[in-house]
Amino acid sequence: MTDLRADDLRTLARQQIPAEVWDFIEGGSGDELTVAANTAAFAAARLRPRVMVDVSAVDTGVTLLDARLDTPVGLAPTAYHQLVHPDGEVATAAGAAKENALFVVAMFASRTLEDIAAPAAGPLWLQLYWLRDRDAIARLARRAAAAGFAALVLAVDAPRLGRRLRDIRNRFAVDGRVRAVNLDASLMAASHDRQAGASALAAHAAQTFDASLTWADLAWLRERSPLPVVLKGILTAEDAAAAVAHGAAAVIVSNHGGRQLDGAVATLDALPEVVEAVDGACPVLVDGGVRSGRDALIALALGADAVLLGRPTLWALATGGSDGVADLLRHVTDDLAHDMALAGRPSLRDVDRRLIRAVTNAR
Ligand SMILES: Cc1cc2nc3c(=O)[nH]c(=O)nc-3n(C[C@H](O)[C@H](O)[C@H](O)COP(=O)(O)O)c2cc1C
Ligand SMILES: CC(C)CC(=O)C(=O)O
Repeated sequence: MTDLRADDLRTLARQQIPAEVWDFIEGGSGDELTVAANTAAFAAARLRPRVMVDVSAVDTGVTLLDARLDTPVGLAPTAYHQLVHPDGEVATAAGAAKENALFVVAMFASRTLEDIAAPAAGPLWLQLYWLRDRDAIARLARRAAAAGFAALVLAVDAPRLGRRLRDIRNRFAVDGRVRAVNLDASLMAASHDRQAGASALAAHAAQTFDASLTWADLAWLRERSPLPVVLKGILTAEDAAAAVAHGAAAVIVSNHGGRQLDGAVATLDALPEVVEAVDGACPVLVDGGVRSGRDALIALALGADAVLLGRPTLWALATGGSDGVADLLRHVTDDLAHDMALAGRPSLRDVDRRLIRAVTNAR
């Protein structure tokens, strides 16, 4: 299992995941232009390796919001892990803990926050959507702190759900045996109701997501939890500067894996302007199309402090449970360390923009 690349996991996972669940995971919005752009941006970057540097020891360790991690590669929030493995997020958390890696748990996790936190040695962050039911958010924010989560991650790119044509064509609804157990069943009912709309997920989001979220609302969340608030879904310098001004503890450069605004900029292309605007005021993470240690190295060179894996997490969980998740993280981290050595960069401090030849913005 250890030698499997993310693409191999994808092939294996596809063979065992039911077709409509596969489409839910794999799909993006609209023409899936942004899904393709995310991976194309990594493939287009070229590296400037240095030689005659002592790389006999390579260190991938990083500190993020006061937590020491063995790897800058973590797991992005993805909903409903029990769709692909009976143990769901408990297995994912165990896999991440084995590698001392960050796991961002989704608001729509299919296991309780308390069960997920139990085996985890690595830091957990909890992702939230801005729901009209503000009490539900406040309750989760409190529970997350009590369960030992280290940060809240507000997804700010989802005033409504992107138009995911695969889910619409499949009339996709989440299997009733898999539930977002951290929220009241009544709040989540539409997600399971094939009559709710062509995509039950879109119908559910239309009912429950609050599209009125603005910067002014962040204070409300920060007052309700002692945990730092991270913003996920930042793609421009303007929003990065606003995030810092409104006290974001970190930002995640993300286009939601190409599942929200189709045609949105590839995350790797957005990263430099966000890093420049943040100017060291808080950590910058990035997700979208990261599939290898080389991809991680490129993002880190362009100023990211860490990268997150979305779809590969689900491929690994589906095919190998907690060991599969640990193997994925170890493989990508080993791959990163290997490329750091060959690039003459023994620690993440040495990984900077000079490592990248040129990144074109027009693609
Ligand atoms: C199946 C699936 C479910 C997702 N669920 C959530 C979610 O509940 N909350 C969220 O903020 N992002 C969600 N995302 C987006 C991921 O956090 C992440 O931004 C994206 O998957 C990264 O791109 P990648 O899949 O190319 O690695 C989801 C993505 C996928 C593929
Ligand atoms: C259940 C969904 C709203 C989660 C998801 O598919 C996403 O955020 O992309």
